[in-house]
Parts: sequence; C-alpha cells; structure tokens
Amino acid sequence: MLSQNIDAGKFETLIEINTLINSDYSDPKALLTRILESATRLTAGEASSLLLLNSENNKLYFEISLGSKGPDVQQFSLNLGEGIAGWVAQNNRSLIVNDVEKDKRFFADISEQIGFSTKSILAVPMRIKEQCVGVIEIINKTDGALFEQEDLEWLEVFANQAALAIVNARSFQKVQNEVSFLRGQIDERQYSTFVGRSEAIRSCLSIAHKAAVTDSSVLITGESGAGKELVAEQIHMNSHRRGGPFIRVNCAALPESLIESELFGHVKGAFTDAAQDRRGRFELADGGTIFLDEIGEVPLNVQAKLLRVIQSRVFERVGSSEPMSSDVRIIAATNRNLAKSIENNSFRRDLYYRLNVLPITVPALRERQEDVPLLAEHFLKLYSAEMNKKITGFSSEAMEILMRYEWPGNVRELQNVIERAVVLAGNEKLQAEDLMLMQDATESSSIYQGRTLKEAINLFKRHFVTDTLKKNGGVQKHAARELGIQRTYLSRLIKELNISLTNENEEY
Ligand SMILES: Nc1ncnc2c1ncn2[C@@H]1O[C@H](COP(=O)(O)OP(=O)(O)OP(=O)(O)O)[C@@H](O)[C@H]1O
Repeated sequence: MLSQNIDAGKFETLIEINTLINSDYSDPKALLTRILESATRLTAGEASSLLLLNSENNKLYFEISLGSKGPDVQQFSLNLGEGIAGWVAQNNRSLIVNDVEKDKRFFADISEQIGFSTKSILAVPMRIKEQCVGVIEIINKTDGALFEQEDLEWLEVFANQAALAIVNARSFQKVQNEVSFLRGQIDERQYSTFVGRSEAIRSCLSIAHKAAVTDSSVLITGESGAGKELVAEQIHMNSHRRGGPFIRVNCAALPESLIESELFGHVKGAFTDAAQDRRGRFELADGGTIFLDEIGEVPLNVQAKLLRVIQSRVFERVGSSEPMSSDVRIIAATNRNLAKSIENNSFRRDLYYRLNVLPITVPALRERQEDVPLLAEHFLKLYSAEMNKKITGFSSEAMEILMRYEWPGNVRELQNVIERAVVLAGNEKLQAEDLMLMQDATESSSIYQGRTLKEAINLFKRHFVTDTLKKNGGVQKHAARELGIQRTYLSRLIKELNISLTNENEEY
C-alpha cells in the first residue's frame, strides 16, 4: 500500500500516464520511455533502466536506459539471477540496495565498463499475470540520499503501468500480424482477369505457360504498367503450386530498413518495435510462389541474402541464427535495365543469373495496339459496374483516340484513363472528351504561339514532366532517374509547375 501522505504531483503524473496507456498503442517504446522518465524523476534517481526478460533464453535486455551513460548500457544483457536486476527478475520481488559495495548480488562489471559509479539501486519487477516480464531499476539518488520504502512503492506502481503498456503493445502487435497475414491470404485469392489477343501477348503468355510447369526462377521484364504482375499470376496459376499462396512483394515500396524483416521475418526483440516474432513473406509463401516486384530496387546486402535463398532455400529471421527453409518458387520483375545496374555495381551479377533462368519480356501496349479495344472494353465494364453507371461502349471518335495514343504508361495508364472517363461520362457511350487525352494527342507547336519564351518553356516542361511521371506509373524516383534530375528537384518542379498528382501520378 502507498503511504498516506499522497503527493498531488505524483498522482497527476500517474493519471497522465494512464491516459496515454489507454489511448495510444502505436509506439510502445515511446510510452515506456515516458513511464521510465516519470518514475526516475519522482524517485529523484540519477539514472535508470527498463529491462525486458526474454523467456526463450532467460536473458534480461536493457530496452531503455536513461542517464548520462544510458546509450552505453544498452549493449549489455544479464542472465536471470545475475546482478540486482537479475535477482529481482528471478525472485519476482522488489529490492532496495543502498550500498552496492556490501551486497554480493551486485554485478559490478557493467558500471566499471561504462565508467559509472553506482552506489545504490532500487529495482522492482514488472509483472503480467503474476509472472515477471522485466525489471525497472533506478540507480543512485541525485542528492546522495538513501532510497526509501516510499520510493519502492511508487516504483511498483509505475512498474505495473509499464507492464500494462507492454500487454497492450503485445496484443496490438499480435492483431496487426494477424491482419497482415489475413490480408496476404485475401490477396492470394484475388487474381486479375488477363485480357489480350495480340500475337505479341500470346507469345509472351505461351512462354509463361511453359515456364509454369518448371520450378525455376523467372525474371519478367517490361515497361511499368505493362502487366508483369499479371504474367506472374498466370505462371503461378498454371503451375503445380496453384493451390498454394501467391505472395506479392513490392520491393520499391519497402523502406530499406524494413525490407529484410519483411522478406525473412524477425524474432522478438530483434529491434525496438519487434515486440513479437513475425513471419516473413518467404515463410508465408511456403508451398507457393513469391513475386518480387521491382527487384532492381533491393539493396545489395539483401541481394546477398536473396541469392542464398535461391541457392539453398535457407534463410534466417532477422535477429536469429536459426536456419529456416521454405519451399517457394521465385518470380522477380523489373522495369529497370539490370545489365546497366550490374555495370554500375548496384545489382549483383550472380543474383541476376540465378533469377534470369527463364526470362520473359512483356511487350509495351504500343507494340500490341490491337489489344487496346479489348482492354478498354474490359475496364469499361469493370468501372461502370463498380460505379453503377450504364455505359455501353465508346463513341467512334473516342475509340480512334484510344487507338492513336502511344500509352507511355501502358495498361495501367489505359485503366486509369477509362476509370476517370467513367467518372466523367454523362452519356451512354464514352465520348472523346471524357478520355481527356485530346490535348496529348493533338499537341502541336501551335500551343506555344503568342507566349513568351519563359511561358513556352514552362509549358513544355510541364508536359514533359507529366508524361514522364505517367510513363513511370507515378513513381517519382523512377521519373527523376529518367529525366536525369534529382528527385528533390522533381518534387520542386511538380510544385512550381503546378502539376496535379492524379492517382496515376501519385508516389506509392
Ligand atoms: N493483360 C491485361 N489484362 C487485364 N489487365 C491488365 C493486363 N495487363 C495489365 N493489366 C492491369 O494494368 C495494371 C498494371 O499491371 P501490372 O501491375 O501487372 O503492371 P507491371 O508491369 O507489374 O507494373 P509495374 O512495373 O509498375 O509494377 C494492373 O491494374 C493490371 O490489372
């Protein structure tokens, strides 16, 4: 029980923390840091640590450490029973040690190695359902005084709050994992309808069907939006793995820091936010196919790991040395010229050869213009049903424009044009102006007439940048590369030239 003389400031801090615990599960580390900071302040501590017990190896890890040597402490861990914190965890009991020199349980190594003079320690267990899951310890009182029973009682209250925050964070993480797993499962079942009758696409599909019966890696190349992912789906669906999962990974959409754990998973405690073990995409793809889109964007260190998976089907979760294996077929895709990337050492040659066992090129839409009407009808049906509009077809002028257009953004651009047109359409048939392609198709030097040089240059820049963005499916990084400019400069141009980022131009 807490002493009778209750300090209003302490209670206010507690209420504040309670509110945080009940309102925000998204950043457990920040919350635990807040709790530890308050506990340290209210017990007038000089330094403090929050240690978490890993139940698999019975080690205590310094999750958060405050004070002048805080960052140095975090490289250490303690065995259960080792040091004051280890004793507290093992015995599940709080402890005040006001003179560590006289206590045999004190483990002096850490203080000596970091050059911090520890005199007294107050340590309490954090408990979930009576089980100790970690320890909070406060080191030295700033005024040199001794820790008292009241400090211990307050710290126990804070330790309970911290335990609650950990329970919440773990349940939250568990639910998130479940959601991402279920999303993956839903994705697996959602395959697109493949549309196309041109000679070029038929020959591409015929190679894909031949590739499907083998288990070899496939590298699909082709411009952005040409349909590489759909070809990958076709391979999976025509393979003996069709009953297994089809796991998509857009390597360009993952930040470098996450890509490894996303692919191979991680174990609890591998990094700050890793509150739970998590399966990676390779594990999820077991028995099926993994589709690595934009493989050219994978950083070199992860390329080395991919090479190993391809060679031996073996990998480790981040933070673990236990080898795992997964029975997967790998299909990779890129719109980059990987030969160039190999030349400038941003892509491994050995990985390229391993992936490129069966190369497939998806032809650009302008090389198979006869597929345009089929695809256009297909998307028209799709979107008019989705938007509940009765549109039966295209006016002849609209179809002529679709056929004449070059489609730098390929099928994705066509799809977006039709979606936008269905939104705009006011007639039973889609009209030329609904497509909003007229300007692009009829662009000529006449649009520059009567303008100053500066205006004309800006107009040109605007169209050029817009087209390049479209062609690159809206991925600014790729557009900047093609334009030969820095990405930051591209963002500035987009702002200055007032280029609107419609769906297809949006960064993803
Ligand atoms: N033959 C096709 N039939 C029907 N829809 C298609 C076809 N080809 C592409 N699409 C559609 O066009 C869009 C772009 O296709 P996809 O994502 O497969 O292109 P991609 O080449 O993988 O592009 P990126 O290089 O940008 O990843 C998707 O919405 C897809 O459903």
